[in-house]
Amino acid sequence: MKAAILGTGSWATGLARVLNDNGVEVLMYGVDDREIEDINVRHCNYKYFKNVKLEESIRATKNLPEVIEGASYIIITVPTQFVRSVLEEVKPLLKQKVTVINAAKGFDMNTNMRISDTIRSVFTKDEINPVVSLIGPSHAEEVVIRMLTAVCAVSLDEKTAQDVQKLFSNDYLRVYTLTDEIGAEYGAAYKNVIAVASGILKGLGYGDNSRAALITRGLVEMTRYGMLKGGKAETFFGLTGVGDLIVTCSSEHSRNFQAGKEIGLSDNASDFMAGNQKTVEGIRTCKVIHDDILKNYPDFEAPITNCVYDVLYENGKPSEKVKELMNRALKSESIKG
Ligand SMILES: NC(=O)C1=CN([C@@H]2O[C@H](COP(=O)(O)OP(=O)(O)OC[C@H]3O[C@@H](n4cnc5c(N)ncnc54)[C@H](OP(=O)(O)O)[C@@H]3O)[C@@H](O)[C@H]2O)C=CC1
Ligand SMILES: O=C(CO)COP(=O)(O)O
Repeated sequence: MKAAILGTGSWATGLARVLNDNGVEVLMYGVDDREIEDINVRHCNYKYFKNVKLEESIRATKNLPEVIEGASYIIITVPTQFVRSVLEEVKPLLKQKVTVINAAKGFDMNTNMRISDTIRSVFTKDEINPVVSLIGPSHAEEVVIRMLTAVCAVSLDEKTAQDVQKLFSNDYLRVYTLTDEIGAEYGAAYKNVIAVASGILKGLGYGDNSRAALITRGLVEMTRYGMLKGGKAETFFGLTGVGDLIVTCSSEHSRNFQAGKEIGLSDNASDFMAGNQKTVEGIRTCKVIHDDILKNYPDFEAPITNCVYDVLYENGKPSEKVKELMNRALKSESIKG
């Protein structure tokens, strides 16, 4: 059985190793010569993992037709801004029905769709099986060294979710199934915005109490928003919701957290925004959610997202925004707001 992995970055490499460990033939598709050469010749991916030796059977190439040829599964591990364009390149290459598995977290660059919707908009029902998202608290840095991790295979179709659950599960990766695609995908996207806020608090010098408050109130905010979009409340209390929120808000591995920390340290986002080269999905996700609320749900309160937006896009000073958040009108903790 063969899996095509789109991307040669950190999550692509983490999932390639999982599948390789599970006896699946993996071939990665990349655009970066250095990453491809590292994987094929030096059997590492030095840019992302300084001390991880990969198996020789994990291979990468720039040749997309070779990657897609004979693959039963196509795994999306490129940042969300590139998902649609890569899938459009894949489409004419398909010779057999495949299962497309999304592992990216955020929204389509041009349409702001959830990524499962993007996949369904690119392919016909005859070309692909029901879409699956593989999401949950899973830093690639830990998965690639086989640290115990649990995620969800999310699909509107339970059977396909179970198939993907079996494909990825092993003694260090435990996969649960879930059918609430909307709740899972909004949770996985929203948590990146809260993770930027968590990094900002860290950069400003705040501690554990502040982070616990942020995670808790961030969970309320993302649950209320996700339910507005059609997600189920219980999903936000699972791996794709609070699970991913905790890991991303608390870990130095998180690029969203790291971005926020840098912004908090300088009490300003402009230098970071001008120079950032890393994959920080929370930056665009924040704008998508902020603009959606402004346009479609003007009475909806999203104080954390609004503050992160002001810092990233309106030159707001993080230290001032924190004061603003703390000095809002006092209220009940109720999730209903
Ligand atoms: N890293 C993690 O722990 C996890 C990440 N995710 C999600 O996975 C997605 C990918 O993130 P991540 O792996 O971290 O990102 P990285 O920045 O580590 O890697 C992205 C990779 O995609 C490559 N790429 C960019 N454009 C294209 C293209 N058009 N075709 C093929 N490859 C391309 C990049 O190449 P180049 O180097 O040349 O830019 C790079 O190799 C994100 O949505 C993220 O939220 C989800 C769970 C865990
Ligand atoms: O989604 C992730 C872990 O679950 C990775 O988070 P970052 O993109 O912030 O590194």
